[in-house]
Amino acid sequence: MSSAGGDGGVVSAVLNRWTGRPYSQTYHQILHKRTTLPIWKQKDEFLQLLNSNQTLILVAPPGSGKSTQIPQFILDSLHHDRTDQMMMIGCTQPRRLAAVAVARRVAAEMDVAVGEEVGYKIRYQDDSGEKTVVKYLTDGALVREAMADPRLGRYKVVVVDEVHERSLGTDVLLGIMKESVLGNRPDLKLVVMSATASEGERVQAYFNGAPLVKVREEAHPVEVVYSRESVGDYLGAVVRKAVEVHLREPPGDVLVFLAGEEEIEAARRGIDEEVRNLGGDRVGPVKVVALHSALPEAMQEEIFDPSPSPPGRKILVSTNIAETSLAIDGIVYVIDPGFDKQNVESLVVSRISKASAQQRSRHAGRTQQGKCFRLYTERTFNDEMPPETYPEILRSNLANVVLTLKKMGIHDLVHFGFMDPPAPEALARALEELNRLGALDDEGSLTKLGR
Ligand SMILES: Nc1ncnc2c1ncn2[C@@H]1O[C@H](COP(=O)(O)OP(=O)(O)OP(=O)(O)O)[C@@H](O)[C@H]1O
Repeated sequence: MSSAGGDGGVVSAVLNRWTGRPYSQTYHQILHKRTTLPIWKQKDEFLQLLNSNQTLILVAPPGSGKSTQIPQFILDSLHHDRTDQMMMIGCTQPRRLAAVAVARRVAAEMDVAVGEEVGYKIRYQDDSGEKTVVKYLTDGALVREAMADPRLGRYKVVVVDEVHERSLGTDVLLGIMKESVLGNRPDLKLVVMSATASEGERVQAYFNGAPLVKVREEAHPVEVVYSRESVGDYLGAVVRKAVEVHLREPPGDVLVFLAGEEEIEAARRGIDEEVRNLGGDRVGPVKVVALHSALPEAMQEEIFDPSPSPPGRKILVSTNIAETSLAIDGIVYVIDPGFDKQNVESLVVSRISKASAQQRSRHAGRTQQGKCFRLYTERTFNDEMPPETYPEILRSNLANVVLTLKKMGIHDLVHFGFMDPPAPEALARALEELNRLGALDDEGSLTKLGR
């Protein structure tokens, strides 16, 4: 790989390399903004290391440009010859919404249509095609592709993004890459990206000391304000705090974290109502924007709309997706009740980890000096919150994982090198269950039904 050519350079060619058409006005505007992202300063370092290593780890804080820029850096460094069999860069995301949102953004950055050179694939939707060279997909979608093609023959580079979330799909994918794909495909490269240094270093150890590039954080100080006593009704507290910030604090947008769709919609209504009761626009117009995976796509785009100018402000009420999967500009205040759902499908709400709380507060300091209001006490933070995110694989039913690995021809599951191996009892339970359902025979091989 060399970093010759490409349309992502600061000096861009007149014609779009992919469409052959002149670049649009928007393209140039976005390009200017892209080149100021922190990750651009380490582009050469990144590409040089990727050139000489099969696996590379990247640690970069949210908003530095990992998800949008890295696949484009790689693309620009490859010599694509249309007469060759085209090979793709695949970039995985734990969340469907993020896969779609990032694909759209990157298509706009490259001035191409979504589904053509830049596509995405999530569980029920495949918007990619023959021309696709950069494909964003959920980690689960790539695992399913690996079942059908264990060599991942369509890919030249696989980028596993948001690894710090330690989703089940990510852990299975990393296991498959390490134990099977990388050995069979010496020409395939793997880039693993994490927002936290601690997970980045764990992945580095897992991949036998692969080189790690750390993008320097350009953050402003964030003042963390704890509640003096613990709050019972955190939804009510969130609404009150959001309105209070709007009335009392200097300009800047607000990011509120809540655990799920219903809470988010309730908070949105609550904030709107309070602001109306206070006289609406007299206290400055407030645009409350919700962000959760059940929203129609058009509404998801609203989160990137410009904020009303001061004294107005935008209040974004989001699930954990805004913690590390989508970086939104202009946030100066963060309101964190300290809870999240255990996983997307789960109804159980539990305390987040300290690492998550720290990630959340960092959003307040991306644009300028900011403030994070934690709606719990400092004691709760110190005594009740676990230090790190607990990998999903250690709390999941493993039946699907077992089926996937068996389908790929991996039979010795007990010795399969997961980053955090699940307990042998959990594997045994999954094997028994699959046997009972008739998906595995008594020897542990896939039956027709299992396949
Ligand atoms: N849909 C969008 N509309 C406008 N700007 C966007 C959009 N998506 C990304 N950006 C801009 O690109 C920047 C980099 O986003 P990117 O997702 O690559 O960051 P990241 O380092 O991967 O963070 P994260 O892990 O949170 O996604 C953002 O800070 C934002 O300025």
